[in-house]
Amino acid sequence: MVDSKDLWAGLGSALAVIVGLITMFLNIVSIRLFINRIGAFLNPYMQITIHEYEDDGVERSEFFLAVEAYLSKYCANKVPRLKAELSNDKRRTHVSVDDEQETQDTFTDGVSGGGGATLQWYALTVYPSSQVIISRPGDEKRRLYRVSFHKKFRAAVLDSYLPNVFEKGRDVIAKNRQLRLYSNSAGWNTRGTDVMTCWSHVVFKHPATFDTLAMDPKVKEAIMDDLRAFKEGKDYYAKVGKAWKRGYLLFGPPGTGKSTMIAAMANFLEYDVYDLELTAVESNSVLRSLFIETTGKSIIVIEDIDRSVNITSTSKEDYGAKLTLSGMLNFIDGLWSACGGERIIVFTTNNKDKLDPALIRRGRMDRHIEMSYCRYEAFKMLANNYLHIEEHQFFELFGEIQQLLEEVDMSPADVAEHLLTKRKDTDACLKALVVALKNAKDDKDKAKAKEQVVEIHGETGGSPS
Ligand SMILES: Nc1ncnc2c1ncn2[C@@H]1O[C@H](COP(=O)(O)OP(=O)(O)OP(=O)(O)O)[C@@H](O)[C@H]1O
Ligand SMILES: [Mg+2]
Repeated sequence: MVDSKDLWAGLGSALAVIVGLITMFLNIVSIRLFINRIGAFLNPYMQITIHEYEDDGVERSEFFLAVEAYLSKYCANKVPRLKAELSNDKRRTHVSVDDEQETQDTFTDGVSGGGGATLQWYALTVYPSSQVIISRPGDEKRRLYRVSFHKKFRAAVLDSYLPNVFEKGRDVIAKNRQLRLYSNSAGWNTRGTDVMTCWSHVVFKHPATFDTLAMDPKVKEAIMDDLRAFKEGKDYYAKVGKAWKRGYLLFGPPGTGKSTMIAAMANFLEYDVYDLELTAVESNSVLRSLFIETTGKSIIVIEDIDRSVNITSTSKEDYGAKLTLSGMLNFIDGLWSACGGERIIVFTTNNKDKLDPALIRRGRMDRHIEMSYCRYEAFKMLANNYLHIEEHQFFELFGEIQQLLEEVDMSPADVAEHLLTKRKDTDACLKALVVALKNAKDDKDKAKAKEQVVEIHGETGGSPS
């Protein structure tokens, strides 16, 4: 039997050993910390690491992607090894700085005392230790960027350089990405019930540009200037305290290029398009949710606003219950400020006069653009686009067409149709157009004569057709 004295003595010495080990461990740790501190104190450089994934390990870090884009654009020419990958949609190649590569960058903004600061960027890949269980594809390695710089630039790097890298990187991403066309037509959720509040998207690939848009060149130039000023106007809008948005009302008869103009705007600005189908929006609150889901650098389009929804000032103002004029007006101005900005909203209509003036007053719809019937200037552009011909090559036919276009209202869509029908035979195309214009002119003359007869004989009403 063990003596209780011996037992206590044994326990005591065991405790002493444990305490001794703990003390030794703590000493080692504190020595390490101490050495690290000395090392850090003596090392004039510091590092910042940007990891590929957010803390949740699922979402890729926006900052990482911006750094990647920034380095690819501004520093890739300095590294000997690049990496090429296919984009998510497998349609484009995407080049970035390869793993274990090092590159330099310099900057002057915020650096005191003149001269610039030089920074060293490293692209690294870390592999988890073999004990870690890999549960998700992509977990087997993680990429990171590390930037190293002199400690004296700490404030300038944090306050000026890195925000600038983020901003520029995002611009590069925006430039490289494919434009999207979103629409809110009814979708279905997993329970099979109708979902009206979501956007679905496809790649936006419309060939229209301002070069191919046939309209008065001066008006076109003014619109392009306006869009340019808007895109570059971030500081201006912030300075004057206005939400960074702009409204355009495109009005004109069918086939005059309103939808084509929206596509040209999107391609010009490199903005996504949100095609808002108002007939699928049942209430103000749904409209609000849809709007909040839109992203910056986008054009929100409501086509045929007069026909989409019967919204007039007299609509019942039942907020959230149904779509009302006040809901629409909130949508256009009140909500903008809550959503970050850089959005353009475009309404199109064939009947401007039918719209409630409150909806389209300046400030809401900043610019009213009339898309009109095809006149000579627009025709010359269409002839050049479709047939690659100039005025001097078909002088006589052009002259005849010019005169007829002054007298007859024909939409650019109809003119384009005639230029397309006999594409291989330019002469035949132009002659077919002359015939069509003459027929339209005859019809117009006949209608006018009929009107005069009605006036002279004092008849009222039209035919009962
Ligand atoms: N101004 C134009 N310049 C170049 N092409 C045009 C122009 N207007 C119309 N078109 C041609 O006609 C077709 C129809 O034009 P678009 O759909 O833009 O007309 P719209 O004004 O939107 O008509 P709607 O009022 O019926 O919606 C286009 O595909 C385009 O090829
Ligand atoms: Mg249209």
